[in-house]
Amino acid sequence: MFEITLPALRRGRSLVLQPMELRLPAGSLTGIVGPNGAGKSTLLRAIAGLSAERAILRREGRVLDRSAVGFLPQSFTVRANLSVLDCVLLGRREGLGWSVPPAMIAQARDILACFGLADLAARGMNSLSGGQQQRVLLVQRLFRNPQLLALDEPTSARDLHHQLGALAALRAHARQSGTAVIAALHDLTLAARFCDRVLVLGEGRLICQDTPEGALTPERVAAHWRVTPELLRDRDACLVVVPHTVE
Ligand SMILES: Nc1ncnc2c1ncn2[C@@H]1O[C@H](COP(=O)(O)OP(=O)(O)OP(=O)(O)O)[C@@H](O)[C@H]1O
Repeated sequence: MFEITLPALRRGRSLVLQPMELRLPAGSLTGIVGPNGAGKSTLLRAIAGLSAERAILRREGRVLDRSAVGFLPQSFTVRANLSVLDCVLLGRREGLGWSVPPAMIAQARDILACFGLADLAARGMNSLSGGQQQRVLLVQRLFRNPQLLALDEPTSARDLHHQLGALAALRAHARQSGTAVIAALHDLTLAARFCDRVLVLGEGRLICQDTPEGALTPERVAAHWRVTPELLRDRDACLVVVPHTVE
């Protein structure tokens, strides 16, 4: 179990996030959901050690170093025109020397294949679409083998097929590697379907951390997203959140 203790986070004169304690099971996928401005990005950046106020991360009570955490921001710019394979290998740059061990190249190819990117391995990053770049950068972060991985809207640039594929592969990777993955998501149905736990943020407060069914109640969705929700079950009995506009 990972425990994250966050102090109050201020931006300018505003209190953007109240102090909070999060618990993330190892090998699980946790979704952070909340309306625009709720504080999802601020929270993830603090977990990644990118804000002035430091979050304290513990695993089974032992304080973790920042190097244990991976982070994928909401927006990114790809500057160097590396190949996709080289970009993934850079995820383990501390272990790279003048030559790259063949076993490491094989592992990079394997993880690209797991995420449906094997065909792009030789392509230059600058020749890819935004959604393809986002997929490669996620694989690069996973290749680093972080103990905890914070992802800010990792499916925002993807089509429907790749949203489903990414979340299914992320959940499988978390279970197999023991990594605790925490991801900001806007689609409540996707969060309910793929996440083991859901954190609801509202106006800088942690409203709850629970199972998807426990977190995404009609009252809560109505109060924080300001829509009238219809909660259904799909053919796999997963929760589907259909929003109806409030007049
Ligand atoms: N540098 C900053 N200066 C002042 N206010 C900021 C700054 N960064 C964020 N905020 C404010 O903090 C609040 C939380 O922002 P944050 O980006 O964390 O929200 P979010 O939940 O990720 O939103 P979105 O869903 O739109 O990405 C917002 O009200 C935002 O205006």
